[in-house]
Amino acid sequence: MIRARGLTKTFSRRKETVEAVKGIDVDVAEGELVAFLGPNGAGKSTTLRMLTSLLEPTAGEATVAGYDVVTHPAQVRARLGFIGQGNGGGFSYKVVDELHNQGRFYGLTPQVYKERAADLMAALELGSLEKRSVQSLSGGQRRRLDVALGLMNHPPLLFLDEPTTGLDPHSRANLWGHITAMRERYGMTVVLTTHYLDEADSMAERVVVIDHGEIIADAAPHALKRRYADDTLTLVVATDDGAAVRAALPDGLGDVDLTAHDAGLQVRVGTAQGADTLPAVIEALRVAGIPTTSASARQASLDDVFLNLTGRSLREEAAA
Ligand SMILES: Nc1ncnc2c1ncn2[C@@H]1O[C@H](COP(=O)(O)OP(=O)(O)OP(=O)(O)O)[C@@H](O)[C@H]1O
Repeated sequence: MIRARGLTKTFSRRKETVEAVKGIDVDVAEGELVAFLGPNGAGKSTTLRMLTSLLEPTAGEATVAGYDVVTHPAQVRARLGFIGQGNGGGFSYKVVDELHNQGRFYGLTPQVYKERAADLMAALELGSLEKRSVQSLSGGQRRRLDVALGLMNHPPLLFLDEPTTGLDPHSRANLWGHITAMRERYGMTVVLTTHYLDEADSMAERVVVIDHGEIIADAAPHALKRRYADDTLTLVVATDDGAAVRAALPDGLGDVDLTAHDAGLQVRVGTAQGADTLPAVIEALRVAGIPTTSASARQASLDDVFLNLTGRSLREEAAA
């Protein structure tokens, strides 16, 4: 559905040059749900704008839905829905008029656009709001309208630029429910950008991590975590004998860090074997005569992945 090679965008403003996207290669197959994850300014929006033919690449090439984005922008645009940051709704228009206008824009007949608008308003829980003006909608309702607008031409490919930014957790979950349902209903390929780690982790089948205009990792969330980050086991054991603890732990468990604790020692292990090895670790210590007084396991997160790849925490950057 998407094939990009060496896609590059350099912005030049006065004497300043910004290499926003530095030659990325990416393929997206039909039906995939892919999230571009990265901090502010990483180049996510610029990539999306090139793939949607809104911005001409400085170098490289991209084919989207079978058409070159530079030589056939109209064909590309006819096959995709794009929901950008902020929203394009005319503020004083009614919800239903916005959708009808969008249908006209795509050259649909009145019968078709009215049917689609009614269908999408029902599916996205906008039916009771159809006569409301866009400016009177809440943030979550407005984003649902944006999704409806993006789907009026029944695109095989939907791009969403930070669809949930600024929404509260309930509205985010609600919007995701709708995006997932729309995807199942229309069998769309979905490409989105986000800087919410938990969202990329739980919703995307594939995460493309982008930093400083380059793709630094590209895989399913669980595969990224397995490859680039360890789960952490933390135990407190009732002994001061660090050598005995190390000897008792299963071979190849991972890096062990011991610190003094009121009750004995605190044992921290970064393990590639997974958080679910904790019971076996406690049992191995028990067999060696070392009682465990407390234990916890923490699964690696996509933030650990980002931290290990870049030395920076995406969570802290997003909060900054
Ligand atoms: N029109 C422009 N002119 C000059 N620089 C630009 C322009 N558009 C983007 N940039 C710069 O390109 C870089 C990448 O920006 P981009 O918007 O693609 O990042 P992003 O990953 O989408 O970030 P965000 O999460 O904040 O939207 C940034 O340094 C940005 O300032």
